[in-house]
Amino acid sequence: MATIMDGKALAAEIDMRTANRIQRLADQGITPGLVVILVGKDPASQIYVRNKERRAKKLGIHSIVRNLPETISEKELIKIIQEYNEDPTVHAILVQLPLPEQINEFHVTMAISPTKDVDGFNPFNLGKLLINKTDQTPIACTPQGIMSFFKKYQINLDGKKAVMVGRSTIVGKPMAALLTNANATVTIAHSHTHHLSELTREADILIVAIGVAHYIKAEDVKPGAVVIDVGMDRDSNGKLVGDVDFESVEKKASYITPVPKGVGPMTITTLISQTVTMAEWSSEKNG
Ligand SMILES: Nc1nc2c(c(=O)[nH]1)N[C@@H](CN(C=O)c1ccc(C(=O)N[C@@H](CCC(=O)O)C(=O)O)cc1)CN2
Repeated sequence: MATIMDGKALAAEIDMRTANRIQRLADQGITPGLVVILVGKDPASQIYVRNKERRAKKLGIHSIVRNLPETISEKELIKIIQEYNEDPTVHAILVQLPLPEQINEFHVTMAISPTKDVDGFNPFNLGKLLINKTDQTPIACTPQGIMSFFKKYQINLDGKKAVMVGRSTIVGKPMAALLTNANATVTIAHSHTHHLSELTREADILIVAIGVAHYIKAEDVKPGAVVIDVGMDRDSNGKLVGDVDFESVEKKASYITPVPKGVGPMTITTLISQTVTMAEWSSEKNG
């Protein structure tokens, strides 16, 4: 049976370290500031934003949630972002995704100052990640949270075959870059990949973010593989499940993340920790 990588426990451990760092900043008169912008009323996004705010406030971060109407124009949204870019009390800005149709996600991520882009989605920060120049570079929170699992469970990536199923900007692409930078041999697979199972069966490290409930079954997994499930799906009973068929795969893998309480909590913990890191960078810069 695989070791279950407990995201809730690891998140609590990291939050404790983050609380100490926040205290050290408070001693210098600095309170990390995070702005989360939510456009519209997508129910899942509302839950994620509420959880982000709760965790930020609990740890002593100055957290602002801006709820904007579904109908807001791209121009108006970008103007609001620019105001926060100029606000010295704000160290980190996040625009919750997905956005309504009239708003171009690329324009929005471009509008967030790279020094406040806590999601690491601005092309400048993504580019730095790609060329492995990550000094003072925010990195996408879900992939960075997954790297924390590897560190905690002492999973060596060097020379390992890693397969990333999914090519989104939020998870797949930055995750593939992080794995490459850690010297893994990385394949990105996606919905157009032929014979996906032939690839996944070769993977020492299998990360799945494809958005289909229980897509990966035991027969798609190499014995002893490390399996990371980024899925957030609903089964036919409306229960929250992942992209991996946990019940069968846990009998074959060496390590596995559950859904819920796996990758999800680590995304929020990484967001909070990265907000603090950005406040630390800003204080170093301002002497
Ligand atoms: N701007 C961003 N938008 C989105 C991101 C992101 O990283 N930046 N990621 C996802 C959603 N997301 C964070 O925003 C997120 C998803 C899930 C969880 C989580 O803790 N899930 C729980 C279960 C929650 C439930 O019961 O529904 C778990 O897995 O235990 C946190 C954050 C898309 N948008």
